Amino acid sequence: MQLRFTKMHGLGNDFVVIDLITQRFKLKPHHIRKIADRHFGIGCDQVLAVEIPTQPDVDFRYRIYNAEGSEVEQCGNGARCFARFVRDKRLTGKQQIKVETLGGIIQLEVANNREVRVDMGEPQLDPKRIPFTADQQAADYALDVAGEQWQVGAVSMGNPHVVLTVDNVDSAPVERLGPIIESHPRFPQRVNVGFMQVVDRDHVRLRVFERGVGETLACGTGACAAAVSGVVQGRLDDTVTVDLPGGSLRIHWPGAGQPVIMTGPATTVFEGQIQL
Ligand SMILES: N[C@H](CCC[C@H](N)C(=O)O)C(=O)O
Repeated sequence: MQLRFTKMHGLGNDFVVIDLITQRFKLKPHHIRKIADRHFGIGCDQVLAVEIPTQPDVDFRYRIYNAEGSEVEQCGNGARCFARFVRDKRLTGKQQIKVETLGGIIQLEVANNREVRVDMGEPQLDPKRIPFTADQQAADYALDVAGEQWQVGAVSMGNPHVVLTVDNVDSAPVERLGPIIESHPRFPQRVNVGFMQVVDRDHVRLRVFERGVGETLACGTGACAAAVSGVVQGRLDDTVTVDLPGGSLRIHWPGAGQPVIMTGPATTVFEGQIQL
C-alpha cells in the first residue's frame, strides 16, 4: 500500500508522521523499521501515528514507535509535531487539543508564534510506576554501572527515564554508558538515559541516549525528566531552560501533584509517499 507521510522534527529529533484517520493501515514492527531506516527507508528516530481516539472527550489517539519497532508510551518532541501536523492537515481547527497516548492523556496548545505548549501530565516518581527496582522512592539512587557507582534520578513521564549528573555534557560518557544503562536489569522495561549538566538553577545542558534509538539531538520527555529530577534534588527552580544538542526547550514544573509543561518548536521538513 502507498502511504502518505510528513517528515518533521522537534529540535532535530526527527519523525515520520502518518495520518491513519484518512488512510487505513496497520503498522507492524517491520514496517516501522523500514520507514525509520536511514538508508533503505525514509529515516527517523520515531514514527508517529495519528488515529481516532478510543476514549471519550479526547480529540485524537497518538501512537509512538521507536526506530527499532517498539511501541512506547510517550514522546515529548513528537507531541509538539503532532499538534502542528493535525492543524496543518486541517484534521482539527482547535487551538487546545486533547490526545490519548499509551502513557496517558496530554494537552497540546499551538501558540500564535508557532511554538507548541504541551501539558505532559504529572511525572511519576514511585519506582514501581517508572518502573525501577528500588527499596523506596528517593531523590536519587545509587546505581552500579559496569563497576562504576553513579547517583542517579529516576522519573517516568509515561516513559521511563534515568538522569545522571555530569560536570560537562560535551565529555559525558554517552556512547560508553548509554547502551549499558538502557538495558540495566533494574529497569525491567529498559530506560532512556539522560546526562545532565547543571549550569544554574534555571538552566541545564542535556544529552539523551534514547531507549530503542540511541543518542538523539533532543528528547522532550528527557528534558522534562531532567528538570523534575533536578527540582526534586533541590538543585533547580520550577522553570528551567534545557539546552540540548538540537536546541532549547522551556520546562515548567511547580512540584509534586502538578503537571510538567514543555514549550518548544515543531518543524515540517517535507511530504512524501512510501510503499509498504
Ligand atoms: N525513546 C523514547 C520515546 C521517544 C521519546 C523522545 N523522542 C521525546 O521527545 O520524548 C522511549 O523509548 O521512551
